[in-house]
Amino acid sequence: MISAWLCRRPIHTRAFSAPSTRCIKARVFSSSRSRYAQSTNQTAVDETTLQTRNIGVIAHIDAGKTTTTERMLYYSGHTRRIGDVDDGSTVTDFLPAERARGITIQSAAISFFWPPLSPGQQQPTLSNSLPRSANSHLINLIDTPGHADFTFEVLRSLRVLDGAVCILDGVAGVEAQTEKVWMQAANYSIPRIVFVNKLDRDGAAFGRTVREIGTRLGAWPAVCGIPWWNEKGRLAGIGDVINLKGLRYPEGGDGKQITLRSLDELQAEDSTMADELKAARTALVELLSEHDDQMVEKFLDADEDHVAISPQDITESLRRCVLAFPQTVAPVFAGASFRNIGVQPLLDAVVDLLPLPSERPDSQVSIGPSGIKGGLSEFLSGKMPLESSKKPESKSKAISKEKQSLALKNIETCALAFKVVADPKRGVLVYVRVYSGSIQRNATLWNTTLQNTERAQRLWKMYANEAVEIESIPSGQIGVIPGLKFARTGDTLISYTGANPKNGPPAPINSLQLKPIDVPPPVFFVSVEPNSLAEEKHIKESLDLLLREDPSLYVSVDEESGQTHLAGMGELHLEIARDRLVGDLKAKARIGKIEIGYREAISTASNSVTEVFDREVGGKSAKAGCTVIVRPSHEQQDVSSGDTTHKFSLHDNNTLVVTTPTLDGEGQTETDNSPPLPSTIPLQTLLASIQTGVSAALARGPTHAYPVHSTSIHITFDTTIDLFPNTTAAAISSAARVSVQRALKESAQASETVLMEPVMLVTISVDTDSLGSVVHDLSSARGGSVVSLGSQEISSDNKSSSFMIDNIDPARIYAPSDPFAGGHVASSTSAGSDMKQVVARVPLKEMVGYLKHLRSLTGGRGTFTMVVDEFERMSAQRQKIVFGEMFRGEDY
Ligand SMILES: Nc1nc2c(ncn2[C@@H]2O[C@H](COP(=O)(O)OP(=O)(O)OP(=O)(O)O)[C@@H](O)[C@H]2O)c(=O)[nH]1
Repeated sequence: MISAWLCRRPIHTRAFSAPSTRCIKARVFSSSRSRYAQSTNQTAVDETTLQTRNIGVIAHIDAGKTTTTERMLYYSGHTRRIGDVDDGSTVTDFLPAERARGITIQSAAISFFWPPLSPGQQQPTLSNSLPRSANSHLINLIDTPGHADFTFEVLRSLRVLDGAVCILDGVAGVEAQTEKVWMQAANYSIPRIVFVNKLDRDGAAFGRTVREIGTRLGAWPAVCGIPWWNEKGRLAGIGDVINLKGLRYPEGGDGKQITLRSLDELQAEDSTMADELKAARTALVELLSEHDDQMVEKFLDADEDHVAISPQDITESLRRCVLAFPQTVAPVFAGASFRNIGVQPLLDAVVDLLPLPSERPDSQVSIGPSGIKGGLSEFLSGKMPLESSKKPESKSKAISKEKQSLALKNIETCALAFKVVADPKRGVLVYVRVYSGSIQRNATLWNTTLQNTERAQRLWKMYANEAVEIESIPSGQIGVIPGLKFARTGDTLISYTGANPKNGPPAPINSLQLKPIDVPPPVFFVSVEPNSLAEEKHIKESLDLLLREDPSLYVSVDEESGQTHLAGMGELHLEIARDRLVGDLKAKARIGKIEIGYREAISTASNSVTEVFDREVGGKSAKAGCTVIVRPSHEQQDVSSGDTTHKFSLHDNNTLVVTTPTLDGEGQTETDNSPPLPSTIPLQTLLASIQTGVSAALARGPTHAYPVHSTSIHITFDTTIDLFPNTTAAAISSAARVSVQRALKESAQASETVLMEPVMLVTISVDTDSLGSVVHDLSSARGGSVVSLGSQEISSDNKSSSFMIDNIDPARIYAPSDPFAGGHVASSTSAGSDMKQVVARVPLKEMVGYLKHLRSLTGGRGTFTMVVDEFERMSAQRQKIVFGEMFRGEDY
């Protein structure tokens, strides 16, 4: 028996059985790998990024993400004992709510080295003949939540990842949420490695799961690790297909002591396993040859012997395929992290197969009021136009080419705040990913979303919940800025040489934004009421903090009732927010029951409504006016010629059109004799104030007090009649609010508003036996309509199937046979086979508490995910039923 991975070894050489002493010194970033730097899309590649992987762990809930992450931390030497999800001692699930529920809620960003650093030993010289995993790399890992309510957390993490490990439960196979996160990762073109976990459990079916990767995820499984079953059909180790070795893990061990078997040794000990390993190697080489010409050459050089190709050649070819075809080729590894089996080969694969930060496509950015889009590198190199090719917003604003390139040179850093966490001990922590340049300690950062400046007085690297002080966060790295007062999740931060802290960089650079994440509409809400007046301030601050952390939460204050509503994407989402608010942030508030967030839509256009707001604001008189018409969004609207229109898409399918005299960015009139805007209210400020006022008015519908949906608002701001000597931005905002409120009321008086309900697109995975009862329940009891009935019927002999995605023929997928399927030893359970997928549209109201019902219909095996499909107008009959139940307190 040898101690593997305690010390690095090139696994494909004899050195593995006589471990090399060439371990890694504390600092590993001095080596140069110029050939990778050549492919970079960033202006300057820090050496550090060459040995960094920013990866995430994605999966269906309970697949074992946190358990696997804990093993990664243990083997990397970051923890001395293995944390356990079930007794709440994990490093990554560190929020009390996470530990109490045993689930991951907030993505935890952790950094560690793989292979582990061994201080005092010589750093090996990098060589192209050794795998990358022979040298220590910094892994920035983000453990993401699996529950559908936290999809936004997953998206936010995906946004900053360069690669992902997708963990599958080897018993359940590919589950509904796995498909969802897999597709979301595909949308960001993120290369993925699959880890089939829980192979120690009864009913584990590696072969079936591998076939499902092809048929349900639409990727060719490149099987790199296969389970090594013992004579009782239990998982005893792993077959390493790349290195052609058997890895035997002693039962009950911590996974560090592994016995290695060469192919010959394996042949003598377990010929079935040896034959399977050769079959897997053959399949891997064939698959790679289909996508990589260099592999075809290697195959020919090896006299067409699949086994003779070197592990290094296989790894390099696999890497090329994963990077070039992230949607098509998915390396697959096997293990059981709870039993400490198979995690180190997975870590090697992260280093060997997933991309460097600089190997990722250029990050998408937008700039200027018209949102010109392009790549960050393109923008920084001056190749992206800074002004729309259409009519320029302002003739005076055109920047000369020279000025532009000078301005671009002054951009020192561009980073994304991808996560904000209010830590009870350390205060607010802002997690950032740097995309260009580097953030230095004490840097002045301009927030391009909030248009304000903050100083990064300290910088940290987080090792789960331990912080290490650092001097800078270079490009491609993830780090933490503690103590920022304003930055929110999703904000872009830039540092700019010579910028005035108050005004920031010059326009339009001051509006540069890394592509934001679309936030889905909230469908549940709770009321939040302070226990006493004295608590109001603290509650407001706490809600502000929650919103900084999680932009998928919404807070609105009902002006008439004075009640505050907190809205979110799911029941669990709001439960957790409530726990954070009351438990962690100690807000003394009464939180109402969770209710469905219906919407309200007008059915007829209002007349033109003109309001003049004329009141004291903050002790000073302020006056402004505007004219409004509201219409159902499908109705056309005319805009008078000669003026300029500014169009905005608002939440809930609402649109806003603002008509002004033709003004330049500074608020000067260009074409007619209308008075200009005062210098205190440039055009951007005018438009932002109107938008704020309109959004506040739309938060409460005129009849039922639900937010307004599918409505088009047209505001005319005429500087001749709406502007006064004492007009302020706040007065404009108030004028817009009251005029829209009045227009909505007038429309509702003329014709009743309609209630709209969220209708969900539900994807359910069930076994064939339960299919009939699930479909019947959906369509009769829940008023849903079935959109599709997909079959993932895979025969266990791998020969035939009725199902094909993206030209993946299941018969061509290599997958070893599973013990219960007759390959090794029969098992009593065969959970997971013959799963079907039902997609249906169902009103959210009918889906409340569905999981429990589904479990009872399917003997505990059914799973589902849902997303908002759309808000649908309710018939008068349905409206009556819903209100009736609400009145009797039966609504959720
Ligand atoms: N038998 C067995 N159980 C496992 C294995 N891996 C994880 N588990 C168990 O599965 C359950 C879920 O594991 P987690 O690691 O919390 O799963 P997760 O994917 O992080 O879950 P969420 O964070 O809630 O999405 C726990 O009870 C683990 O002990 C495994 O390899 N074998």
